[in-house]
Parts: sequence; structure tokens; C-alpha cells
Amino acid sequence: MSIRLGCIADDYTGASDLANMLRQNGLRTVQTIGVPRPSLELPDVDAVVVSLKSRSIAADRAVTLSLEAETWLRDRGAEHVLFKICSTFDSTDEGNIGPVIDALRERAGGATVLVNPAFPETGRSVFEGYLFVNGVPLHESPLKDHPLNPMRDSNLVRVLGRQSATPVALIPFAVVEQGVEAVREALAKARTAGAGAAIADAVAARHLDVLGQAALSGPVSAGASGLGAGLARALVARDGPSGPAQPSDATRPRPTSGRAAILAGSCSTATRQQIAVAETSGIACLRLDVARMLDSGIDQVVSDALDWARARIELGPVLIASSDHPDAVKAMQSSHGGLAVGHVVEQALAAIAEGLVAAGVDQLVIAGGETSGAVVDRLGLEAFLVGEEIAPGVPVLRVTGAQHADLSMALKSGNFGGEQFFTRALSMLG
Ligand SMILES: Nc1ncnc2c1ncn2[C@@H]1O[C@H](COP(=O)(O)OP(=O)(O)O)[C@@H](O)[C@H]1O
Ligand SMILES: O=C(O)[C@@H](O)C(=O)COP(=O)(O)O
Repeated sequence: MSIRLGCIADDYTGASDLANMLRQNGLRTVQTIGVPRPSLELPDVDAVVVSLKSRSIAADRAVTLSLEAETWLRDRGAEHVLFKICSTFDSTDEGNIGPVIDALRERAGGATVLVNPAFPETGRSVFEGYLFVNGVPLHESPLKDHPLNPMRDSNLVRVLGRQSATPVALIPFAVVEQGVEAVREALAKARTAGAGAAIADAVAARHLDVLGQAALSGPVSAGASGLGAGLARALVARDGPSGPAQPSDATRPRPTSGRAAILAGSCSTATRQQIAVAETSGIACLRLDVARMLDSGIDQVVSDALDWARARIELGPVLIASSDHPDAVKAMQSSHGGLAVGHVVEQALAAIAEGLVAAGVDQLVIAGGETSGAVVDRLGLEAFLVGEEIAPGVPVLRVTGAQHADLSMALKSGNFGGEQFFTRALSMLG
């Protein structure tokens, strides 16, 4: 297999968001979970998105995993590697975006890395280096309350600068508006000035086209799926389209047991609203008792949740959620520690997912990036074929590989999807 674009995603929902975007813009794409084992059979594709769960782990570990993925992608012919980060720049002052960009840049010869997390379809734009989420500066958006990486600074030059070994430059709106050559020149100047990375502005799809073409002149870039779309369009414009749109197994409906479940660990405003709507539309819902998990361990909570689900699963979809309001999350974190709470809840939801699949569930919707990572890892999944789009950033995923190849899934970023997302996803997974 020889690929045209290699991608490393720092979480699994972000990876499926990117895979969806590449597919929509003309690249046959597969999403792998980690670096694939050598004997895993992958379809003939133009792009591979290697998903890592590296957003909220120690920076040195994130670097090691990302470099392993980069080696695998380059060995398969990738001329350009996109490091897929969150469109809300989820990270802390310790990393992991800066350290991974530094390592990928050094590996690829030192050219300044173009960085842009804009995703206009979901309301993320960058202007003068400031990130806006649905028209609100990042630090005023719901991301200020994220359980693992509260985003309290909207200036990405500053945010990335605090995580990086070298200074960070800005490629402002006025330069991006001038076009590809102007952006290439700005990147060259940034390199001469010693900047290892440059935040580029983009508020509309046409800016992402410019950035995609400019980025393709170098070996590495970093951004969200908007930049992925720009890169895909640039590749197709330069080299022409290839093959059929997608491996046919990705879109062919599969026989299903009819058993379906939704697991939510995201505490985002969007997910909490989607749960509220699901509750009023007749989906059986169970709220997990997070305090009980923290006080007495997860086993009894998991076992009670599975008993509850098994009693209902033949009648219709079930929804099990740990999601809570930011005040409740903060209270829990102040007594037990943020990462520790997150980890315990993720492990509980992963164990519940395992039990549900053992009970015959073959349609599974997961809300939350870290939550999705924990579930996919627990199930031992190896790769996904990318199906139709459910909502911007969220495709139908058909499992491929040795484990659970009958499973159809949606991995939803906490922030994505409209109010009716869960019912829409379930109608498309079958
Ligand atoms: N009630 C809760 N209290 C504290 N943390 C929680 C609670 N429910 C879920 N979490 C944790 O919050 C984090 C949510 O992150 P994630 O799954 O990535 O969602 P998102 O996509 O919204 O970022 C996870 O680590 C999850 O375990
Ligand atoms: O770019 C995005 O916003 C998403 O693709 C993404 O990475 C979401 O992360 P989570 O909100 O943690 O799922």
C-alpha cells in the first residue's frame, strides 16, 4: 500500500472527524487505532489516519507514540504528515501539541510547521491568532470548563509558545488573503527568524484551501479537520482523483442484531443537551453515580448498569451517561483530582461497553474523545472504514480487523452534533 497523506491524530474522535473530512474531499481513507500490526489487512487507500490517545498523557510519551506513527506513515510513502489536533486546541502548558510539533519538525528537517485549528463548519475560526468558537473567544466558550484541559487563553501564539521549544510566529489574515505564495513566503521568513511553528489565520473554507496548498510544500503541518480538507483538496487538484470514492464495505449496511447503545462521558454543553433531548424522546437513560465509583470502586456501578441495560436492550436503544454540569465536575475534581476522576469514569464506561458488546450490542455511539479512546482500547479494535457523515465531524465507522468486525460505531466529539444527534446516529448505524 502506498499512501498520499499520512495523519497522526491525538484522539480517536478527532481521528474519525479527520477521516470523514478526507473522505468527503476525495481521498480514500482508513482510520487505524495506533500503529497497525504488520499483518493487519488494510484496504487500498490514499490516506491513513493513525489514531493515538495522546492528548492528555505525559508529553514525552505523546512524542514517542507520534514519532512511531510518523515512521510507519513515511515508510508507506506519505510525503506529508498532518498532526491532527482539536479544533479547540485542547492542551495544557505542558503540552502535548508543542512537544509533538517540535519532534515532528526536527525529524522532517526543521522547516517551520504551519498550524491551524479552524473548522468553519463547526464554528471554529482563527483571526489574528485568536481562536473563536461559534463567534465567542475560546476562553469565554464552554471549553473554559473542560474537565481535563480548561482553555483559558484564546491567543494561540501564546498558548503554543508556552508549550514549544522555539518561538511561534503568526501568519495573519491579511497574508492568508493574499494567497498561497504569500503564505509560503511567510513560512520561509518565520523559519529564518527561528520560529518552529506558525499559527495561521482562517475564517472560511477558501483560507483552508490556501493553507492546504502552502502546507503541502512542506513535510509536516498541524491542525484540525479543516486543514485536512485543505490538504485533501490540494492533493486532488495536484495529482488528480484516485480510485472509487471509498472501500465499498464502508458504506454497505451490515446485518445487525438490532441492539444499540449510547455511552456518554463528555460533560460538554452540547452532549448534555443531546442527553436531555434523548431522555424526552423515549430512549431509556441511566445516569451513573460518579461519587459512588470514586468512593467504592467501579465494579458494583458497572455491574448494576449492565443489569439495567440487559433488562431493556431487546426493547430499544439504551443510553448510559456520566456527564454532569461543570459545577458538579469541579466539586468531584476538587476532592479527588481531575485526571484521577476522568480515568475512573473512563474505565467504568469502557467496562460497560465491553459488557454491552458481550450482550450482543453491535451499534454503539460514544460521546467524548477520551471516553471513546477508553472504549475503543478496551474492545481491542484495530481499524475503522469510514462511512457516511452523521453530523459535521462525525461519520459512521465500520470496524475492520480481528476484533468485533460486526460492530458499527460513531465516536462523537463532546462538542459536535445537533440536539437530535443520538437518534440520527442510531438511524444511520444499522
Ligand atoms: N461526572 C463527571 N465528573 C468528572 N469527570 C467526568 C464526569 N463524567 C465524565 N468525566 C470525564 O470527563 C472527561 C471528558 O472528556 P472527553 O471524553 O474527551 O469529552 P469531550 O469530547 O467533551 O472532551 C473524561 O475524562 C471523563 O471520564
Ligand atoms: O477537532 C475537533 O474539534 C475534534 O475532531 C476533536 O478533536 C474533538 O475532541 P473531543 O472533544 O475530545 O472529542
